[in-house]
Amino acid sequence: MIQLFNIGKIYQNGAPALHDISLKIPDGDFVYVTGSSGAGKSTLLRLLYCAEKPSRGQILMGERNTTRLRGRNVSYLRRDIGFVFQDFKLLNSRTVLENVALPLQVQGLSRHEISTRVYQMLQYVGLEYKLQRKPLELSGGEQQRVAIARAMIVNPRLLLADEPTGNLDHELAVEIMEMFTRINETGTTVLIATHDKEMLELFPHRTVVLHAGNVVSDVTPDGVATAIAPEEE
Ligand SMILES: Nc1ncnc2c1ncn2[C@@H]1O[C@H](COP(=O)(O)OP(=O)(O)OP(=O)(O)O)[C@@H](O)[C@H]1O
Repeated sequence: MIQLFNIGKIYQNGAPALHDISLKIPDGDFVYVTGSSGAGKSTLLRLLYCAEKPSRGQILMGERNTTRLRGRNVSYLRRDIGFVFQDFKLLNSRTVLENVALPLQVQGLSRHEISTRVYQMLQYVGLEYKLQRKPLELSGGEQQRVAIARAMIVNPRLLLADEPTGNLDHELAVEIMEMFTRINETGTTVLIATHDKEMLELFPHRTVVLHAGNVVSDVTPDGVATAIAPEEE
């Protein structure tokens, strides 16, 4: 279970990004975070990834309070989290295989184990025949699949994806969403920040709507509201 208690975030330049976010995300859930540009979606994901610290409030992941983690403890936490970025963030000078292998090298696994796992993961995303290619030799959808493979190679308990279909045409976006569905079916909690209304309709899941740094609605496809919008000040 991931729990956020009264999370606020003000960036160093004084920009308020999140006001008072409280959320509970059970293990194995599939949740969209949506809302207009600047609503705070990416900030929320970055806080969960410990790429930013909240200005106030607490975040619990399982038993761990991640709010004040530093250094090596952040690296340990990230072993349980995969992050997929809209712009892929692949290393263009490295091959597909090297990109996907990177998180395992950081963990210090043996070369044999790394190559076995990378090959299996690339098979899973259907790219095992392109493992010696460089990212820029691939289509956008293929690059996104490499990014997903890199995020999933550590068997994360939580997969975070920031606008993962934003750069893709309809067919590729559906393909990527089907991949997230399969990943979720294996028990991984999936949290996707997205504007993509079409995907929200095609793949309905619990949807948290942010507006100006607050949760204004939180509903599951059967219409049950799991949080009440905060009252206007
Ligand atoms: N690194 C930063 N430094 C200062 N302010 C930031 C930073 N990142 C985001 N902000 C501000 O925080 C607010 C929330 O931004 P955030 O990127 O989380 O929104 P978003 O909902 O993901 O938007 P978009 O859909 O446009 O990506 C915005 O006002 C933004 O300008």
